[in-house]
Amino acid sequence: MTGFLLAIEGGDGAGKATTAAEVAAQLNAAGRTATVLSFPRYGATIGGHVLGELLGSRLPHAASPKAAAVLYALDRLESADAIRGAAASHDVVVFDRYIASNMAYQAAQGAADDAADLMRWIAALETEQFALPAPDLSVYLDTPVDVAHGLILRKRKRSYTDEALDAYEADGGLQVRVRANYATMAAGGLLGRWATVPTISGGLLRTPTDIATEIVEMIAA
Ligand SMILES: Nc1ncnc2c1ncn2[C@@H]1O[C@H](COP(=O)(O)OP(=O)(O)OP(=O)(O)O)[C@@H](O)[C@H]1O
Ligand SMILES: Cc1cn([C@H]2C[C@H](O)[C@@H](COP(=O)(O)O)O2)c(=O)[nH]c1=O
Repeated sequence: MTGFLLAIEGGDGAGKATTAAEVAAQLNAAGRTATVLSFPRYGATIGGHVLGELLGSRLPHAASPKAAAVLYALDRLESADAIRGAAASHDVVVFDRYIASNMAYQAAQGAADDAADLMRWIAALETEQFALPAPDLSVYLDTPVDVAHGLILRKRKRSYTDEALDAYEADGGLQVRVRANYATMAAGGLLGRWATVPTISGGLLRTPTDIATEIVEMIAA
């Protein structure tokens, strides 16, 4: 496995899919091969299918944050060949969400005092027990919750729900706790190297091109 593993992270509607696609496009245009893998892989794995049913509220809430974390990790375990294959055949693999999403979201579901332990438990589950590769760089897209909410409403219909907001997106308190967990991970270097990229400048949303250019510059040549 040789490719650089770049994870684009952030709350719901932060602009991750848009940024991941633009980063890959800029890298490809510059002559470096890049591909995007998005998690959850709703249509590709058993874990992804079950997660779509949960987020679409067609199944009851997962029994506990650890139970939900195992499902998200299972989606990646089932994707291990796809991850390794992409890394073997590209210079850069851009993840639209990766292991840190599990840490940020599931640690935001339980008691605040348990968050740090739960984040470490999930990192160990995915990188040690499931032997998934850690990212070389995780980029936290820092988009305020109110801006992100507006961007979610602009999204096209999703494969797993007919609702404008899925179960996690509809929970404003969860989104605030998720932001705090990302800030903790980025400050503490949990899971490896982090960079925080603000998506707002001078009160306005930066263009996807501008955001992606900043990220591409962080990847060593
Ligand atoms: N920098 C930007 N400027 C203008 N529009 C943007 C920008 N980033 C994202 N958008 C738009 O906002 C919407 C949500 O963006 P996107 O799907 O990339 O977010 P996301 O973080 O991947 O969302 P989710 O967490 O729900 O999967 C899309 O309609 C997209 O076109
Ligand atoms: C990969 C992953 C995702 N989540 C959460 C974050 C989102 O609210 C939903 C679905 O993601 P999408 O980008 O809106 O499709 O799932 C998580 O808790 N753990 C993960 O590993």
